[in-house]
Amino acid sequence: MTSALRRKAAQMASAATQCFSYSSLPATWALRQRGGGASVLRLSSRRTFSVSAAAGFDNQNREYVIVGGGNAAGYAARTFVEHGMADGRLCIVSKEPVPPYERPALTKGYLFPPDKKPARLPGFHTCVGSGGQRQTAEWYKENGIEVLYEDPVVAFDGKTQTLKTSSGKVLKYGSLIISTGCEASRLPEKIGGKLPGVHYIRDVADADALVSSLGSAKKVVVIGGGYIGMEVAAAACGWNLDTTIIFPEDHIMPRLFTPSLAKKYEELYQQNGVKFIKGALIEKLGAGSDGRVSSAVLKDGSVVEADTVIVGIGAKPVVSPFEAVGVNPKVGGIEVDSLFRTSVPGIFAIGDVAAFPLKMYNRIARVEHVDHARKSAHHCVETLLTSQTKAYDYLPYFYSRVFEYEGSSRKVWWQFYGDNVGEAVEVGNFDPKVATFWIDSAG
Ligand SMILES: Cc1cc2nc3c(=O)[nH]c(=O)nc-3n(C[C@H](O)[C@H](O)[C@H](O)COP(=O)(O)OP(=O)(O)OC[C@H]3O[C@@H](n4cnc5c(N)ncnc54)[C@H](O)[C@@H]3O)c2cc1C
Ligand SMILES: NC(=O)c1ccc[n+]([C@@H]2O[C@H](COP(=O)([O-])OP(=O)(O)OC[C@H]3O[C@@H](n4cnc5c(N)ncnc54)[C@H](O)[C@@H]3O)[C@@H](O)[C@H]2O)c1
Ligand SMILES: O=C1O[C@H]([C@@H](O)CO)C(O)=C1O
Repeated sequence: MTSALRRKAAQMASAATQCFSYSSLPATWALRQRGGGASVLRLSSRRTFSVSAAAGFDNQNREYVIVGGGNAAGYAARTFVEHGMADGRLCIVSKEPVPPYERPALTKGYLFPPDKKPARLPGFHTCVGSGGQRQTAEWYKENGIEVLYEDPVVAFDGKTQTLKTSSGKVLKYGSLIISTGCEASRLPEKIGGKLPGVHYIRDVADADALVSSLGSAKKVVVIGGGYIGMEVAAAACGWNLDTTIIFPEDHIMPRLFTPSLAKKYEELYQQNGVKFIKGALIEKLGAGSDGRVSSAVLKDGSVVEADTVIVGIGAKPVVSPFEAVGVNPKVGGIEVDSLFRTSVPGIFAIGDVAAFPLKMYNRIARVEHVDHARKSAHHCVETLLTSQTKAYDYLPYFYSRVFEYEGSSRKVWWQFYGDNVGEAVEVGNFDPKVATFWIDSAG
């Protein structure tokens, strides 16, 4: 075992201890070891940072600009403040009307029924999700950070180092961090993907619209058996709604769970009244006489009634208008090196949108989970502001929490570390815990 692998194994062991000591809940995690262990660092000495054009905010010039006001942006802003480099120097250009918040809350606490203390802003602005300070709009003002709200970047010119926003502002940047995240994949409009009562969840506005539908809903159909599907279906149980999950695969969380693990979770959902329709594709969503969604019609012709439909069929990285910076053809997203530098000097990408070298598995990856959003943001800003040249060496970590609302018969929190490759070994019977280890020593 190389020393790097030994270090990772120690990290895993420590993570395992934490997991079992403070959670009495099921845990899922994996360690994948690549034989030989030689990792390739993709550092390019030709990439240098541009020197900022101007300090302070005048009509056009900004020293540091972050595009996207999401999870990663909030953690990046914190790192700028920690280095005393925010005041009068940092500008965040955001599409949303509120400062960065912990997006995971939207399908968890945010969807608790009204009588079960749902989470609402400003309660979950970054960086509270990792135990940090709650960065409200006042925090940004106090720290001299300019935030342009509801004014997405619509055009980019790398040669002149300028951005144009939807309101027509032209911003010249010294250094640029792209943190535009992902957007929800949608069902085509021609099959009912835009009908009233059909929901997608990516931001607070989406979650508000869903909460409003849930208030008068009776029959809920959830399309997709992934993260959103599992979390929203569990939330709908808290509202005592007739809930059906429909997905094309054989079991829930097909990309992550083993069939055995999925079975345990499916049973838990069934005990809460959730129905499953597996191996099914949607032909179309039907509308009632009021124009709202009234059914999901499956490819085999069967019809499932619904007054509220939540679609969770995956997400796509938001690379526009930055395609020219370099999109990875395999995993999508803006390609960066292990310091989050793109192919264009002075331009960085972090969070969901970044295609980065996942050093321990020696491949380029995108990770669409919050721990990476937080850590990539920190690592990138450290690189930008200090002489750090340490390669990002990330141990993938993600989690979910379901049935958390007060009065639920069982709250479940699962966690996953590493990669789910190799032979799966399951320990425990979900009463109350289960752990799955994926063991892969192939090189
Ligand atoms: C509902 C939901 C629940 C989740 N739950 C979990 C969880 O439990 N655990 C977990 O590990 N991960 C979870 N995730 C994933 C996690 O939230 C993301 O990985 C994280 O938000 C990524 O951070 P980001 O900053 O890269 O992207 P985002 O947080 O999506 O931020 C991107 C921001 O950029 C803005 N933007 C896009 N284009 C432009 C533009 N042109 N100009 C200006 N702004 C722009 C967007 O409006 C958005 O505000 C969840 C995601 C969702 C949607
Ligand atoms: N706990 C978490 O980490 C968490 C929670 C919520 C959301 N998210 C993030 O939000 C994003 C969206 O999550 P998601 O659950 O939509 O994506 P996902 O990729 O986890 O799941 C998509 C699911 O949709 C189904 N599907 C795909 N195409 C379909 C189609 N045409 N018709 C019907 N079903 C189809 C499949 O069952 C698949 O499992 C991802 O980036 C995810 O990482 C993460
Ligand atoms: O990471 C997270 O942040 C929020 C919440 O903890 C903020 O208070 C949430 O629900 C997560 O899963």
